[in-house]
Amino acid sequence: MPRFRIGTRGSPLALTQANMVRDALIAAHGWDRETVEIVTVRTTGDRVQDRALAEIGGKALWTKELDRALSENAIDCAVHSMKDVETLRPAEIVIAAMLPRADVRDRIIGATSIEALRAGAVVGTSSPRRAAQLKHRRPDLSITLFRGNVDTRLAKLKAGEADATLLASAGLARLGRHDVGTPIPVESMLPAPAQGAIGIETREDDSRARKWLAAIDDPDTSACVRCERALLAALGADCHSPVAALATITGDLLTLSAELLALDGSAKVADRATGAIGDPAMPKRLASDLLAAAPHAIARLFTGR
Ligand SMILES: NCc1[nH]cc(CCC(=O)O)c1CC(=O)O
Repeated sequence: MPRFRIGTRGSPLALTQANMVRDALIAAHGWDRETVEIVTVRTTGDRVQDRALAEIGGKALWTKELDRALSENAIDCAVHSMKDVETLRPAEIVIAAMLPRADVRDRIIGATSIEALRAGAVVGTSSPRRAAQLKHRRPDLSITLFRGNVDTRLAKLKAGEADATLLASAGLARLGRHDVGTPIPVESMLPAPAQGAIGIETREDDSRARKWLAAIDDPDTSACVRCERALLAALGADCHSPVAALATITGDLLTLSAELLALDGSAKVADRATGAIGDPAMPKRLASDLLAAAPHAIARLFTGR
């Protein structure tokens, strides 16, 4: 019986996700519960709570410390919300598996829909994508910065710091908050790339861990999320960019829908493309089509790769 160490951040959501991975491994391999250990690692993103993440300089906020723990062999795998994982990863680390994707939608809390918000309402969010999408639909709204974990944000809303907030359905559901807010259809608000997906990374050279993790991989989730991340990479965007994207599979085909926004919501370009599952050219093509169609206020946010 192996001893397998799962590295995770210490937030309630992260710990829940790590436990989902533990349960999936135990079920897939018939391991005893005690053989899988959960190791908590504190990240920069956990420490810095008072500024917008984009302001701190963005990348690797949630992954750096877990990457180090992996390379020092202090853990055997690391569990992430794929939405928070930058597209450029160290060569010695691989995404070995993704669990079946949860509900990809955002939920609105404090109103029953974006339209139902009163004129001039204040919405709390720290997501440039959500802020831009809201302002695009409702230029009368004002945005206030909401950071912290799910419970902190709900407490801020309750304290009257905003009229409404938006949170990912997946995170709320994993925390047992199925009853909070109303889902927004993806046709009204396209989610963040990789939203709702839990990924597990391991060392590239750890063939044993890779094999164990491959057994809990959901191939459709992996294909869709890899395609959404390929679009981000091709745009030169990261999880702080005002980009939404969602891939879906029908039969043998994968359709990728995406939109880029100006930060203030004053402009938006949207497009979609269809290709074979795993076709690396399709998301690149969609990225260049989007950039070609984008007005300056949008194009200047992206470097394109
Ligand atoms: N950036 C924070 C973050 N990262 C992943 C989730 C939710 C879970 C998921 O999308 O898989 C959240 C919270 C939120 O956006 O409401």
